[in-house]
Amino acid sequence: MIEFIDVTKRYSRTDIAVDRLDLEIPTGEITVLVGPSGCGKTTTLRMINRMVDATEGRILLDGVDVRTIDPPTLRRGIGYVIQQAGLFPHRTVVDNIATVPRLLGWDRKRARARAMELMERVGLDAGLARRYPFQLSGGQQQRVGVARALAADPPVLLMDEPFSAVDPVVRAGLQDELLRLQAELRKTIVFVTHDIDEAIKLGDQVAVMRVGGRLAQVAAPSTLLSEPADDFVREFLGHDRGIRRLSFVSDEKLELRSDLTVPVTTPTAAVAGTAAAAGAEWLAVVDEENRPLGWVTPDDLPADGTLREAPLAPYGSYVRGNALRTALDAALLAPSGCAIAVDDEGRVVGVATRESLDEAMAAAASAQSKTARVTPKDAGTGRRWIADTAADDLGTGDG
Ligand SMILES: Nc1ncnc2c1ncn2[C@@H]1O[C@H](COP(=O)(O)OP(=O)(O)OP(=O)(O)O)[C@@H](O)[C@H]1O
Repeated sequence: MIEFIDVTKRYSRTDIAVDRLDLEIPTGEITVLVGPSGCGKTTTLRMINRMVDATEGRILLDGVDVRTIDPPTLRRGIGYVIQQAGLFPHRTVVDNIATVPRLLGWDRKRARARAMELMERVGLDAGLARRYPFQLSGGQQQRVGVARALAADPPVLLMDEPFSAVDPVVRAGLQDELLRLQAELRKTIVFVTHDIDEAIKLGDQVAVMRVGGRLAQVAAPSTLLSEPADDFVREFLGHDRGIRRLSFVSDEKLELRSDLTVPVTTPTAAVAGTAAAAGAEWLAVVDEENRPLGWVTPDDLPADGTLREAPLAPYGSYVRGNALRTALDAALLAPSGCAIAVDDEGRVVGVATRESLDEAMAAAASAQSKTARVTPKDAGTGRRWIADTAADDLGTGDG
């Protein structure tokens, strides 16, 4: 565990970067430091590996004051990843990754073998090993940066805005990859970002800092969203707070209807009858294997033929057994406002209507004022936490 005890950093007499910080960073978890520009996130991070020394207070690493450990020894156990990867431009990818093992005295062959193993781990093609950093995409460079930081297998990893220089799609991929890696490696990770969505996605706990280097709140993401400590945190979390919270609410209680699907082999003339029987404006068309194809409404259908020839409207699907948020996102893609629930094989298990989504969201909202307790769930997928509170409220909690 890393522990900040009443830590202050002043760069000058008047310039307080971090102000009396008390923070516990648990072993094997991801702690995210988030906050507006200049609030002291990077300074906090750098005090851990002594790139910056605290002015007052103590930082303990497994109970030992970091100031009693000389920086090179300290940094051997602490990987460091920065924005734009900070790779050595004149070294190949494999040699960049092998840097720390080589410094630790490993022979070239062993260090390179380790580097190749890590390339695979972080999702880099072995064919890139002989390239130079400038011959890689931004996302690939970040992966090299992560691999390099992991090369000596340090128990602690400090990551300073590591994904902020890449586009949102690549960034989401890197975040997923980090969560996948972390499920395997269980490092103690301290991650700095100014992006609240990134913080909520990655953090086991999130520390929100405000300008002046003050800690505003530290909590699990679901607690942060359900119980922001004050107006600053509430504002920082933004207006989408309610929607974000749904990432932590199970879809278990979301009711699905089984009478809103229609096989693609159905004659168009029969669709109006099926829709009327279901009391629905839209029906979800499925193929012979019960996979979704799109939505159809009886209006504007050709009189002859089957649904195979009919124009279908776009649909969104989500995998049953995930967060309510995934169902809501799926519903937003369809003109029907309904989400198609599928199993792991992509086969339709039912349809969540707008009404059932509304009900489930209202139930989640009423759980808002209760104390959120979180338990790990499904560590490998990146959607790891579910609020027991919300589940309790929906009558599905087990505790
Ligand atoms: N070497 C330095 N000398 C003097 N002041 C510094 C130094 N480094 C940082 N500061 C100041 O300390 C405060 C905190 O900076 P820090 O870089 O830790 O913030 P940050 O939250 O990481 O910001 P950003 O998100 O913009 O990177 C800022 O006011 C900054 O100007």
